[in-house]
Amino acid sequence: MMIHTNNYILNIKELWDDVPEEYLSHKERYENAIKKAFIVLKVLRQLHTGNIQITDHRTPTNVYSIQDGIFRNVNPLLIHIGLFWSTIAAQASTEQQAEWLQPDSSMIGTYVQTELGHGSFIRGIETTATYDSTTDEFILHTPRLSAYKWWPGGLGNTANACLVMAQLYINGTCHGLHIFLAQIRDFDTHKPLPGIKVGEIGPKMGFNTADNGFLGFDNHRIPRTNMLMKNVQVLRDGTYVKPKHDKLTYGSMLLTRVTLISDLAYQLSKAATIAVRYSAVRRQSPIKSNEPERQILDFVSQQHKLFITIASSHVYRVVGLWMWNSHKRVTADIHEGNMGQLPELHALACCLKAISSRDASALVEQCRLACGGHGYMMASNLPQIYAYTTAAVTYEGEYTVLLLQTARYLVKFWRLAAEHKPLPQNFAYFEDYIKKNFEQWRNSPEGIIEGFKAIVAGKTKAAYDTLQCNLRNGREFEEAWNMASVQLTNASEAYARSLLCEVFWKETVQLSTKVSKSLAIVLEQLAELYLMYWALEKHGDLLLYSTISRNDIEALQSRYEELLALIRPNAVGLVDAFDIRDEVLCSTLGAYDGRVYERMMEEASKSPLNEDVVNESFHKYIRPVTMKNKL
Ligand SMILES: CCCCCCCCCC/C=C\C/C=C/C(=O)SCCNC(=O)CCNC(=O)[C@H](O)C(C)(C)COP(=O)(O)OP(=O)(O)OC[C@H]1O[C@@H](n2cnc3c(N)ncnc32)[C@H](O)[C@@H]1OP(=O)(O)O
Ligand SMILES: Cc1cc2nc3c(=O)[nH]c(=O)nc-3n(C[C@H](O)[C@H](O)[C@H](O)COP(=O)(O)OP(=O)(O)OC[C@H]3O[C@@H](n4cnc5c(N)ncnc54)[C@H](O)[C@@H]3O)c2cc1C
Repeated sequence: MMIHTNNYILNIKELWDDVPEEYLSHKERYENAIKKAFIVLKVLRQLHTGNIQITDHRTPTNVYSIQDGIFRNVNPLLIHIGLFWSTIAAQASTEQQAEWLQPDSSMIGTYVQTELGHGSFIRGIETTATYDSTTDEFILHTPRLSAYKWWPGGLGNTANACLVMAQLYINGTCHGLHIFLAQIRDFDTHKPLPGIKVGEIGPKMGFNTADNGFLGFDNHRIPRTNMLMKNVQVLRDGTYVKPKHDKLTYGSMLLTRVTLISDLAYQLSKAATIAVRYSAVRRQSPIKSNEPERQILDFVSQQHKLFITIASSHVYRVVGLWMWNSHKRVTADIHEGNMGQLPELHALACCLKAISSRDASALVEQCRLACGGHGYMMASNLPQIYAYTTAAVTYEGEYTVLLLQTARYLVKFWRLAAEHKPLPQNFAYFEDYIKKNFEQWRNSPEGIIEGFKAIVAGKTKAAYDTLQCNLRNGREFEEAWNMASVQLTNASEAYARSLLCEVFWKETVQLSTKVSKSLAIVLEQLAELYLMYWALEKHGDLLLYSTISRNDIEALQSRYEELLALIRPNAVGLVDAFDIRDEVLCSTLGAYDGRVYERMMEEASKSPLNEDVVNESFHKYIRPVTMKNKL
C-alpha cells in the first residue's frame, strides 16, 4: 500500500488524545502512551518490511518527529527503537544479527547500563557476568543494592529483553565491561523470569510516558552466545579474544551523542516556532506613547532572546549532520581495522553533545520566558520541551564529565605544542599562540572564528599550566587534574564553541552558493548573528586572549543590532520554514493560524476543574468554614 505518512498517522484516531495528557495519572499516562507506541511500532515495522510504502519525501524523520505530537512527552519505545536495535546492529556478530534483528521479533528491548551507584564512572559498574564453562553460560549477578540497574527507558513495565552492561569474569579474571543480551520477562505472560527483579522508578521531571526502570539479577543464566561478539569474543573453552580498541564497547554512547545533536536542533526549532509566532500575535505596550500597542516581536530585546534560538537550531542541524557524516566515515574505517580517527570523533562528540544540550535547554527556557506568563502554561508545550531537553544535559554522558573527556584531548595537543613537537593541521593555532603569532583582530565572521581559536589556546594553556603547577607541587596526576578541572572544562567549552562557529560559518557560505541570492542573504545573516552573539557573550575572553579592542566590541554590538533589525521581517517566515505541523507543536501559543487566545480558552475548558459549576470540595471544606464565619 502506498501511503502519505503524515495523513496516514494523523488519521489513526487512537493516536490522538481527547483528554490532555497532563490530566492523566502516572499509571494512565504510561498506559495511554504504550497503546500508542505499539500502533507506531506497527507502522514502523510495515515500513521496514515494505508492506506499506511512503509517498512523501522526508519520511524517516517525519515518523520520528510526528511522534513528538503523538506522545507530547516521549515514546516509551524510544530506547527500544533508538538504542536497543542500533546497539545490536553495531556490536553483534553477523550470526547474532541474523538471529536477533528479525522485524517480527518478540523482543522488546532496552539499553541497561546505569546503576543506582554508578552512572558517569562506568568502570565502577558492579553487575557481573561470570563465564561458566561447564554449562557454556554467563551468570548475570547483582552483588549489592548499589549494583541495581536504574534508569533504562522502557525497563519498568514494557521490555522483555535488554542489553546489559556488566563486568566480564572468566576464571577469576575481570576483563572489564561487555554487553550481553538478556531476556528478563516471559514472552507470553510478560512475568519476570526467575532470578529477575524488575520494576519502574517513579515520576520524574519529564519523560513520564517512558517507564524508566530498575533491574537486579540473582545469578541469572544466559547462553555464552548472548554476549555481543562483533568486536570481542569469548570462545567455548573460555578463551578471551580482545577487541582491536578497548573502548569499542562504548560505541552506542558515541553514536547516540552524535544523533542527539540533531534531535536537540529539532527541539530548538519547536521552541523557536512557538515563541516567534506568539511574539508576532501578542501585543503589549506601545513603543511610542501615542501609538497602538506593538507586536512584542518589535521589541529589540525580544528579538535578542529569540533570533539566537532560530540561529542555534540551524547551527545544531548543520553540525549534527557534519558529525553524522564523520561518524559514518570513522565507522567505515574501524570496519577496515583502522582506529586512528576514533579519539578525535569521541572528543568532538563529547563536547558537542555537552554544549548542544546545555544551549538547547537554556534557549528553550529563554523562549518560555519570552512568552511571559502564557509560556508557563503546559498548553504552551514549552515546559514539556524544556523537561525533555534538559534531561539530555545529564543522560548519555553528563555535561561536566563529557567536557573533561574532551579536555584530555586538548591537553595532549597542548603538551605537543609546548614541547615543540609536530601538531596536526587543525591544532596549528596552538603553536601560533605559543609563538605569539597573533593575527590583527578583524570584525568579521572569519575574525571571530580566529578569536575563538585564540580563546581555546589561551584557556587550554591556562589549564595545562595549572595542571603542571599542581604536579610540580607534588600532586598525583589525577588529583592535579581534579584541581584544574574548572579550567579544563572551560577550555573544552571554548573548543566546542569555536567548532560550532567555524563549521556553521563554512557550511553556510558553501550552501549560499547553491541557493537563491535572497535566501543566501538570510542564511548568512543568521550565521553572522550567531557568531556576533557569541563574540559579544564572550567579549571578556576575547579581551583576555585575542587582539580585540574596546572599539571593536562596540562595532560588533552595532552590527549585531543591525542584524536583529535585518532579520525581523523574516522572523516568522524563518520559523514557518521549520515546517512543524500544529499536531506536532501541540501549543496554544505557536499554532500556524495565530488563534492564541481562542486556543487557550478551548484548552482551559478541558480542565476537569471546569466540569462542575461548583466543585464538591466547596461543600466539604470551604462552605463549613466560610459559613461558620458568617454566623
Ligand atoms: C531516529 C533516531 C533518533 C535518535 C534520537 C536519540 C535520542 C535518544 C534519547 C534517549 C534518551 C535517553 C537515553 C539515555 C541513555 C543513557 O543515558 S545510557 C547511559 C549513558 N552513560 C554514559 O554516557 C556514561 C558516561 N561515562 C563514560 O562514557 C565513561 O565512563 C567515560 C568516557 C567518562 C570514562 O570511561 P573510562 O572507561 O573510565 O575511561 P578511561 O579509562 O578514563 O579512559 C578514557 C580514555 O578512553 C577514551 N574513550 C572514552 N570513551 C570513548 C569512546 N566512546 N570512544 C572512544 N574512546 C573513548 C578517552 O578518549 C580516553 O582516551 P585517552 O587517550 O586515555 O585520553
Ligand atoms: C531521562 C533519563 C533517561 C536515562 N536513560 C537511561 C537509559 O536508557 N539507560 C541507562 O543505562 N541510563 C539512562 N540514564 C542514566 C544516565 O545515563 C545517567 O544519569 C548519566 O550518565 C549521569 O550519571 P549519574 O546520574 O550517575 O550522575 P553522576 O555521575 O553521579 O553525576 C552527579 C554530579 O557529579 C559530577 N561528576 C561525576 N563524576 C565526575 C568526574 N569524574 N569529574 C567531575 N565531576 C563529576 C557530575 O558532573 C554531576 O555534577 C538516563 C537518565 C535520565 C535522566
